Amino acid sequence: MFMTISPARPLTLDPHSAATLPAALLTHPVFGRDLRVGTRGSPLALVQTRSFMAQLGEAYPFLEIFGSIKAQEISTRGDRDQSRRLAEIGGKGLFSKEIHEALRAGRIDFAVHSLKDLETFLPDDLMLGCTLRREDPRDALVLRDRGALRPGNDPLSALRKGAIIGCASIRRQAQLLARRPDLRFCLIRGNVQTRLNKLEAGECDATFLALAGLNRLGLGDRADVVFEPEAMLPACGQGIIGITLRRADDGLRALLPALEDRATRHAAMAERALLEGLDGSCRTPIGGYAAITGGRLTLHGLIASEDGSFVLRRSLSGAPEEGAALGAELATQLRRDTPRAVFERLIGQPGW
Ligand SMILES: NCc1[nH]cc(CCC(=O)O)c1CC(=O)O
Repeated sequence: MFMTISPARPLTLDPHSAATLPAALLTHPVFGRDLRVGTRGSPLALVQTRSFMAQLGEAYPFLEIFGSIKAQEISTRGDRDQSRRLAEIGGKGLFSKEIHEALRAGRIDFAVHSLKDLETFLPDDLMLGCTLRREDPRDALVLRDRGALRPGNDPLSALRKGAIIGCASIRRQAQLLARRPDLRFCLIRGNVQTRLNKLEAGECDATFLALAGLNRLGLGDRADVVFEPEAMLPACGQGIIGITLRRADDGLRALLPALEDRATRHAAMAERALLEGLDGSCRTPIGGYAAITGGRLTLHGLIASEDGSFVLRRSLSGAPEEGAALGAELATQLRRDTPRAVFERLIGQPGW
């Protein structure tokens, strides 16, 4: 099919002399194309995009030798509106709408997303082309006063009574309140560094961040307490980078399987099917996390009320390839086991 050239080989080719190039390369559908990779402009988004570009360039050196791969920053509504919770701004595709418009218009060829920010239903002419290997999916607590850390089994023991948690996620808030109803919350949004700055400035006592984001930014040592999924179920897709592209672009689509991490793909399919099945808006605290151990995929799901007074957890296991079916089934179980009155309040729509 497609040529992958070992790193040493391109050096023996003269890029100006087509005659010395293998025919398979010359007829490759993306030979000589200048590829644009769309991304949000936050430092984390740019690190993620560079990682994708590096993996693409490594798998297909000819792309950079006979063409180019460049990043294209695109600002989204989610980036511009920093004063409200995502749950309040509402709407799907808050971090991807403008990027997907650029993709459809051909201004970019790939788009790089944090999968947890990517809506479950993509426009028909676009698709999720691949998922890169997952970073650590866990949530982490960053404390203003590291001295408050006490050894012990309760990860929340570092938080004094009535501590103020800077947090924009109703999923994290609900799970925390379920265990510590005394905690108070203030809204801090913005990129990871902005949040850390606000913490240092004293706007709150602690903040929750995805460990994946901290690690990718080289800030992993700022994580004071890391929560196992049993203690804090991550968001569906947390820690996963997903690449979208035009469905009709066969040449580019064919490049992506080489970058795909299969275990990550299976987990992503399970978690996204769960989210889709729950049909939650970002106003509903929902968690979902799948992991493969011993050849079996186990999917954990959670639905809660914002104040933590209701938290329901369920898990299912099956073959990794059946992730999507497991996700749909787990969604059905969570729906079924959520009291109707609670559900109508959560989702704001009857018919569950
Ligand atoms: N909603 C913001 C967002 N989207 C992805 C990440 C982190 C990276 C990831 O989960 O892959 C973050 C920041 C955070 O939640 O701390």
